[in-house]
Amino acid sequence: MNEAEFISALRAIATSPQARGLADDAAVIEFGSETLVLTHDTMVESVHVLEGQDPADIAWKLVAVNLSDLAGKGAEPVGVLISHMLGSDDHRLVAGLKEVLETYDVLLLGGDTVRGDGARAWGCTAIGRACHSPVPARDGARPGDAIYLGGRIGFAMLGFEALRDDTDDDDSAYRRPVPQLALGRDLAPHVSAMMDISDGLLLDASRIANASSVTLAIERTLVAPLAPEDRLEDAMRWGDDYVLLCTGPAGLDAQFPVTRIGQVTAKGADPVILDGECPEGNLGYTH
Ligand SMILES: Nc1ncnc2c1ncn2[C@@H]1O[C@H](COP(=O)(O)OP(=O)(O)O)[C@@H](O)[C@H]1O
Ligand SMILES: Cc1ncc(C[n+]2csc(CCOP(=O)(O)OP(=O)(O)O)c2C)c(N)n1
Ligand SMILES: [Mg+2]
Repeated sequence: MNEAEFISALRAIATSPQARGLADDAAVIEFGSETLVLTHDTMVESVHVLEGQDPADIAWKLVAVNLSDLAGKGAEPVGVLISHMLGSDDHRLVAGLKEVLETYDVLLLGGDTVRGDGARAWGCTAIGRACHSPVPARDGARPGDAIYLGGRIGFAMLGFEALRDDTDDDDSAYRRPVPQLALGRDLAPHVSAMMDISDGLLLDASRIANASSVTLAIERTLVAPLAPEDRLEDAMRWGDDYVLLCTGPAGLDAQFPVTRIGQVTAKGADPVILDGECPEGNLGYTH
């Protein structure tokens, strides 16, 4: 089974509305007067981070990618639970964790620690509080909506290449992604659909399209200024960007720091079209 097939099989179990059909960034649970937003992501050595990377950067990325899912729902983080496999330089993991939690004012609530053989893996559950109701989902995009991107793409890819090849180029976008928490909270009341991009713009756009039963028509000339020169095609597919992708009324780009990259159209043959055609090759990263 691949990732998509496995998640499909789980859908038969996760039937509560709070699970949002396992087709969203997070679960949403109304609890007393609050709405809780819950998400979990795992990172694996050699899959998500390079072997031998500073554990302080691993801790940062682990928490940041989970906070990015909360950002996609316009939620404010409350706390996290972390799992860790003991290795070398564990004190650096603690230092990185302290840094990211202090930066985003998030509580460490608990977690788990184990020792094991083989590639190491780290898990994080993040708990947030919704700041706007309804909590933006992936299924609200409608024909006529504009498509917006909340930041640049393809720079984690460059950072990965710099770190892997040990060059002097900037690797911070790969090592230390920045969750767009404030932007997500600002956008939440105005968007029809929103998520964060982790697996690549085109693949994650197809997830909004499929959830909403529409097609997302993206234009290269609008995306190009947000991507590294000469790497646009890779930048739209590599992933690890952790910027917000949303749909909504025209003019959001005048109110917020987002860039319009296309238009939602009625559902066509393909979930995503690029300059009017079905994009070639893989749309993004899949396990
Ligand atoms: N092992 C699992 N058990 C339960 N739910 C899962 C599992 N793996 C993925 N999901 C759910 O499937 C959906 C898609 O997951 P994913 O693509 O990882 O989302 P994201 O990119 O926002 O992290 C989410 O609702 C997630 O909670
Ligand atoms: C060493 C290494 N190789 C390749 C990549 C590229 N990569 C691996 S996983 C991934 C996407 C995000 O991971 P996933 O587990 O799908 O996160 P989620 O969508 O659940 O948030 C990307 C871009 C990487 N980050 N690090
Ligand atoms: Mg995930």
